[in-house]
This record gives sequence, structure tokens and C-alpha cells, in this order.
Amino acid sequence: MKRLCSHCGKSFANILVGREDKYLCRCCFFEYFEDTVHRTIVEECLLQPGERIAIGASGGKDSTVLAYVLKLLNERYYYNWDLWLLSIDEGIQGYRDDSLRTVEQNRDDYNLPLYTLSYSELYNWTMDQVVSQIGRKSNCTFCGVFRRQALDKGTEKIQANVLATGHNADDIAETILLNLLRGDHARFSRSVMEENANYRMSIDSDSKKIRRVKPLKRVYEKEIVMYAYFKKLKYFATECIYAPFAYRGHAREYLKSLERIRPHSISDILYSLSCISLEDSKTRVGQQCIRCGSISSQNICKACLLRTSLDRGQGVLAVKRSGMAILSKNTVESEIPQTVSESSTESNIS
Ligand SMILES: Nc1ncnc2c1ncn2[C@@H]1O[C@H](COP(=O)(O)OP(=O)(O)OP(=O)(O)O)[C@@H](O)[C@H]1O
Repeated sequence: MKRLCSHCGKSFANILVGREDKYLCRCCFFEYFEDTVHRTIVEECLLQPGERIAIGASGGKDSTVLAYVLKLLNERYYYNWDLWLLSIDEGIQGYRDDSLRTVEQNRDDYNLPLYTLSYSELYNWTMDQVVSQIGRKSNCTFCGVFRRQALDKGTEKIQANVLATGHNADDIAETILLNLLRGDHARFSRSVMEENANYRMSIDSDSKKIRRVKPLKRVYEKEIVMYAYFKKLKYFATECIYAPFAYRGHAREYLKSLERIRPHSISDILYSLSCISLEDSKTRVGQQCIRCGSISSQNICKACLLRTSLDRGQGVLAVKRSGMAILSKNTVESEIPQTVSESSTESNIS
């Protein structure tokens, strides 16, 4: 049976959205979606007028929709944002080279400048080379650590101080669940604090520190897919060729099956997240890595530790489940530890 749109009451509904089960027609869905993203930005002070903003652009649906909507809001509300696409080329043939072509297409379609930075420029390693040394089991750990830092470096290069990524509500729930399932208390606490402190961090942080913001955090993956589909946006839909081996994939599947049984599981996880309050005082204050100068909670950042292990041909040893105690606060360069905890890093750029 066809339903009428619960917003305008005139057209037939095409999509069911949000927690309150609203059935919306295409036009009202666009309004709902854009308004949700706009309210997130305004209510959480994510972006300021006139700022230069780096948009992490992977060519996938999330970052494509993010770039499209930020451009639209910029024009609609005269924010005078200086929007840039920032792409990281991990060096994965048959995947990233193709998705980068989609980003180039977005650059032309949306008339936005694009800056690309590669792992080979930054680390002298491509992910294909990393995988040929360490195999396919822990490669996402390397990729996650390198990408997080590469996005920061790219944001610095284009002289922006804010990085917007396409993480959505499903991604955030997935990260929380993943850290919980692994028993990674440190990472769990940090992700909870990062999500809940976004508002405070955005307005308090000094202007030199890169802020990471997630304007799509209140919209669901299925809404993003529908938005891209109805707007006919061009995006790259293939999954990373190395991703099927990541533990994160199991958390994603688990979440999807929970949603099938109980459609509000994701929003309930996010609600629980917003209710958790953790002691801020336990987080380490960011300092500079003594090797590369990146912000790090340790003397030497994880990217430098992993890169050193690869250079020594010991990449496999670098990631060990048991290696929890290794990132010692007092590490000096001559004592670079050999292992990085897999649980704290895998593909976890949120
Ligand atoms: N290679 C990359 N270059 C630039 N930004 C990236 C890259 N990979 C990921 N990101 C940023 O991180 C966000 C989340 O990345 P993730 O790997 O979870 O991809 P995703 O959920 O499939 O998103 P998308 O659909 O945008 O690829 C992306 O939306 C994008 O903003």
C-alpha cells in the first residue's frame, strides 16, 4: 500500500527515515537530510564561517555526499567556507587508483580544488608493498594508522585547520561496538570521549590544532545511500580489496543483523554513547612525535613505529595482540619498541 509523505501529506512517500519512523517523499527527504546535517554543524559548532575546510575524499558514497552537501549548505547559507577535497592514495592497485578517478570527477563536477597525498610520498611504502611483506591479516592496522596521520598532514599542507570526514551514525556505532568487543578499554574510552566532546573541542581548541569533524554523524548509512541515489551522485562503490580480512567487518555484520531484528539498534547504541560520561583527566595530553613532529600521545607516534618495523623487515612482528605495554611513555628513539597493539589501531580512523 502506498503511503503519503508524513511531512507534506501530498506526494507518495519513498523512504522511511530517522528514529521516529517518518515516511517521506523525495523532496521532503532532501530537506530532512540537508537540514539534519546543517543542524549538526550549527548545534555542535563544527564549522565556522569563512574557514578553510579539508574534506576527506575517498570517492565513496559518504565522502561524496559530504562534499556535495557542504557545497550546497555553503551556497545556501553564505558561509564563505573555502572547501577543499583531500585524498589519500594508499597505493592499492585496482582499488584506490579507480576511486581516485571518481574523486577527480567530483572535483570537476563540484568545482572544488583537490589535493592528493600518497603513502609512498609520506612513508616510502604503498599498501600493496606492506601487504606483500606482512600478509593480509593485520594490514588494516598499518593502513588505519597511516591514513589518520596522512589526513592530518594533508590538512596541514593545504593550510586548513579543520578536517571533515564522511563518518555516519552507523560508522560511529560500529567503532564503539568494535572497541567494546575487543575489550579495548583505552580505545573505547577515547572514542566515547571524542564523540561526546566534539562540541566542546570545536569551540575550545586553539586555532593551530587540526579539528576532526563528522557532519554526517546523525544520518544513517541507508539515508546516505538513498540521498546519493536520488541525487544521482557519482561515487565509487567497491570495497577495499584488503578489507574483507579486517575484524571491523565482523562488527559491521553483527550490527546489521541486530538492525534486522530490532531496527533501532544503531540509534540505541548512539543514545547509550551520549549518556556515558568518562573522566577526561585520564587521557594523555597530545605531544609532538620526536621523529616526525606529528601530534602523538607517545614520544614516537604509531605511524613511525610501524614504518620502522617495515623498514627493518619486521612488519609482522609489529602488530601483536599481546603487545599492549609497548608504547611506553619514556621511549627514546634508540629504544623503538617492536610491537603495536592491533586492538588499538585496526582501520580505526574515527
Ligand atoms: N583514502 C582516503 N582519502 C581521504 N579521505 C578518506 C580516505 N579514506 C577514508 N577517508 C575519510 O574517512 C571517512 C570514513 O572512511 P571509511 O574507510 O570508513 O569509508 P566509508 O565509510 O566507506 O566512507 P566513504 O563512503 O566516503 O568511502 C570517509 O568518508 C572519508 O571522509
